[in-house]
Amino acid sequence: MNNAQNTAGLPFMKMHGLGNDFVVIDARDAADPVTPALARALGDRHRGVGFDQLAVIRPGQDTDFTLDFWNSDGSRAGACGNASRCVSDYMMRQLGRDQVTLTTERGQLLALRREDGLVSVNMGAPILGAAQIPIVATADPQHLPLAGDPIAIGMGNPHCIFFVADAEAVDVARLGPAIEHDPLFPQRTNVEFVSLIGPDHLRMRVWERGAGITLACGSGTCATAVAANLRGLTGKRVLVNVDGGQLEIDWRDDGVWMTGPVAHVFDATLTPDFLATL
Ligand SMILES: N[C@H](CCC[C@H](N)C(=O)O)C(=O)O
Repeated sequence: MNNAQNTAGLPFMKMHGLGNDFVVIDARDAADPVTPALARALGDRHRGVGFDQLAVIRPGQDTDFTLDFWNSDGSRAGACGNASRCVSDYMMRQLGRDQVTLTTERGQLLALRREDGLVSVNMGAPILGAAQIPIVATADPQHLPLAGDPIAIGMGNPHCIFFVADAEAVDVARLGPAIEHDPLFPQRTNVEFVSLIGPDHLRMRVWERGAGITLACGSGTCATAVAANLRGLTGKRVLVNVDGGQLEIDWRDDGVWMTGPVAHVFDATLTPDFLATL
C-alpha cells in the first residue's frame, strides 16, 4: 500500500454481469495497488468484499483503457468477458460515448452499447491451437482424451467444454475441480457443462478456474458457442442460458461478440484498517 491509501483508504466499485460479480479498482491515476494477497483478502465474502473476479483499470495503450483480471484465489485471468462489458459501460458513461476500446492480455478489444441498452464486447477470435489454449502438446484440442469427449477452446483463457444430455444433472462442484486441475491443462482450466435446449439455444453451467461455480462466465459462453458450432450442434449465433440469465453470442468474421446486461451496484472505500492487515 502507498501512503495515501494508508490514510485515506482505497476506493472501489462493485459491479456484476448476470450475477458474475466484480470488484473494480480504477487505478488510472495511481499506482496499481493489487497484489495476490489483496486479491485474496478482498475476495473473501465474509472478511472482505467478495467477487468472482477483481478488475483493475489502468491507462490505455493506444486504447481508452487497459484492464487486468484476478481471480478470488489470487491468480491472474487473461480474459473476463463480463467484467470487460461492465467496465466498458462505466467508461462509456464517463467518456460520454457509446463505444470504447480496451487492452487486455488478449490484445485490443472493442465494446459498445446497443440501442436496447445491452453491452457488447468483441472477445476476439477463438484460439484453437494446443500450445496457445494451452493444453499439453500431445493432446487434440477438438477431442481431449477425457471421458465425455470434451473440446478445448481458448478465449485468452482456457476452457474445457463438455456436451451432455442434461447440464442440470451434472455434479459441477465435484467434476469441476477435478478437470480444472487435470494435467492436460498446464495453466489449469475453466470447465463448462453444456446441453442443447433448442435450435441455437444452449444451457451452460460453469466451474471457473480460481473462482469455482459462478452464475455466469462470459468467456465461457463464447468458448461454448464456438465449440457447439465446431461440433455441428448450432449455427454461429446462439443464446446461452447461464445460472444468472442469458447471453447472446455471435461468432463473426471479426471475432466472438458477447452481449448482455451490466450492473454497477455501489461504490465504496476499503478502510486503512483493512489495508493494514495485508
Ligand atoms: N467470469 C469471466 C471469466 C473468468 C475466467 C477466470 N476464472 C480464469 O481464470 O480464466 C468471464 O466473464 O469471462
